[in-house]
Amino acid sequence: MSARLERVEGRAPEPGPARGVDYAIDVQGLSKSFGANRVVRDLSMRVKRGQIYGFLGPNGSGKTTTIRMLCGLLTPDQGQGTCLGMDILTQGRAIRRHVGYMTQKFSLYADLSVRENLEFIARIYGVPDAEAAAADAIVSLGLDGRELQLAGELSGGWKQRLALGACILPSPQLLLLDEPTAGVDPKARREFWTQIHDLAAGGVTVLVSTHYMDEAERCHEIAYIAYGELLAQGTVEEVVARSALHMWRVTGPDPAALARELMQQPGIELVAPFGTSVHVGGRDRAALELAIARFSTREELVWRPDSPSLEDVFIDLINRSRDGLR
Ligand SMILES: Nc1ncnc2c1ncn2[C@@H]1O[C@H](COP(=O)(O)OP(=O)(O)OP(=O)(O)O)[C@@H](O)[C@H]1O
Repeated sequence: MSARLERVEGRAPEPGPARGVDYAIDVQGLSKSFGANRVVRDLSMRVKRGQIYGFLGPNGSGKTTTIRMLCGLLTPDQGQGTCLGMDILTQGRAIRRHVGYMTQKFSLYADLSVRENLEFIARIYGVPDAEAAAADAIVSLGLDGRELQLAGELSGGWKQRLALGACILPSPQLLLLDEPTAGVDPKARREFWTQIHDLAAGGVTVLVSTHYMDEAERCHEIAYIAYGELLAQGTVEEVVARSALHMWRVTGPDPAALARELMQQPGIELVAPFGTSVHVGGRDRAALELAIARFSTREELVWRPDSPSLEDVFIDLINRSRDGLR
């Protein structure tokens, strides 16, 4: 438990060229500090072309910094690699011509209409026939009926859809989406993700950072970063399977008090109340079952084996990573 997580729990990219696989992103050993603050540590990552790759991690873990290094907006202190086959250290400008980057901040003009914003972006990027391109984007993103509305008056979900429209106007090969659905309601998020899947089906690679577990599950592969270190990557199923977590669900009266009691037990590493039950887990199966056995005389409690969720796995990873840094 106290051992530092010293390796990525996933397929850490192997050095050297990968035969037969076309990677949109292929970087090795990226590190970045701001003053004394080491924000990204020895990060390696490969994203296949046409994939949707989820990038997860707590606030301040280095996701945005990594995204900015991938498109040459920030220079890493160490490491190298390619984005769309171009060198991230020397070809940032060329990379950005083929990348759509959606930042966390809405950066379109609030006092221009949907159509005006899209036509303006199309002209800036030299898209042939800007008016037609904007009209196409309006239809393909389902913005028709709203084209005359001011961008600043759109709801959060529609704003994000417009921002995505602006990103894809120049026909990028890679989309870097930094928490594109933060604060957006579930229906709008679902529609946004349908658009992302449509784009990927058309060959666009998407790297998307998110805090939402349901969105992680919609990605072809995910990576989890904490304290600047990549702790896990692979498909959701692979990441969960590698966690080696054993989980139980216990139902009974006063789950909050029960959760507090469970947290004190040796052998129990994860405790999370969910409605009327509590999710309980640990990596050492025997120690966990011994801890549970101590509750066997409590007839009001019903125990059932359970499977770890992606959230359980991430909480376990960050707990162990934090222990290692202490
Ligand atoms: N230009 C900068 N100068 C100094 N510190 C910075 C700069 N950019 C980021 N940081 C710091 O680097 C750390 C990582 O920030 P980053 O934005 O990469 O994290 P993040 O994982 O994207 O977080 P969030 O999920 O909150 O968006 C934070 O401590 C942040 O304050």
